[in-house]
Amino acid sequence: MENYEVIGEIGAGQFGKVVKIKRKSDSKVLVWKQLEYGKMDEKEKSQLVAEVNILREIRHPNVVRYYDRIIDKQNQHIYIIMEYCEGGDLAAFLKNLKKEKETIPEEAIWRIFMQIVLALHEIHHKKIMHRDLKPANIFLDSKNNAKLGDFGLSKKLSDETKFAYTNVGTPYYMSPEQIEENKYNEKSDIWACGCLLYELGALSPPFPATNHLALAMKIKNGKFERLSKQYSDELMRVISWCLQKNSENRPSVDDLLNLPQISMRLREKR
Ligand SMILES: CNC(=O)c1c(C)[nH]c(/C=C2\C(=O)Nc3ccc(Cl)cc32)c1C
Repeated sequence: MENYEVIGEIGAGQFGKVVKIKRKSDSKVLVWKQLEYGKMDEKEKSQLVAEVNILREIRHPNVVRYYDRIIDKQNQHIYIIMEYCEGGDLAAFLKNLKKEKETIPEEAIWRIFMQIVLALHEIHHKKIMHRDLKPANIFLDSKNNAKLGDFGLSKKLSDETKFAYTNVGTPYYMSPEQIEENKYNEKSDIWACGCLLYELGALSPPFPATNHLALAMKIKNGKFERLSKQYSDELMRVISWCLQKNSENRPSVDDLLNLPQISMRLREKR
């Protein structure tokens, strides 16, 4: 901890505090996420360690970069040192747009969506599923690049801890198979991608509800309002494809990367 200077708390994540810090060696601004592992059982602790070891290998422009971890046995905390994302989380960004009665131009929606699909492509082929893809777990850097953060940690926590930690908000992006208590699979991340794409246009989730039961019914019913006419039919078609109730009918990450709207932008990036 002495290698870092604390600048200040910038958010309370699902699993602990997010603190802005400065690395003393080169004054680089980073963040650390502080987790209290004292409350985890042996299984969760070993899974968290395994997960952090996976995090260390991922180097991708659309995944929040992991730098280091500090284990403070004294007060049973683990500090995960990660990249600072100046733009904060996408949930706050969307909330602000809604308050200002602004919308995101379709061009920007495709760009954010492409970046998240690229991030999913990276973690899926490392056999990691996100399991908690939502605006609060997507962070924006100084160039407004979207980065997937906080992924996987929740996946390895056992149900009671995960429930305890992640039961803070309404699970708007939960897929039908998750409601049926079926196995979560990569296509559940695709469902969440569809919910994200919808929310970037509507500034609210496709299945708004005030309680879990109403939400479950809306998700199983699978119907959602068309976005405003400022958005194209192509955008609506991709949303509908990702939000297919039967996970087999949803696109794979590769199908999404082959969409003209995405592949065209990928070529521009090169
Ligand atoms: C009001 N909070 C913010 O503006 C904010 C800013 C500028 N950055 C963040 C969060 C992160 C940040 O900057 N880097 C991160 C890496 C991993 C995780 Cl899980 C979160 C972050 C936040 C919540």
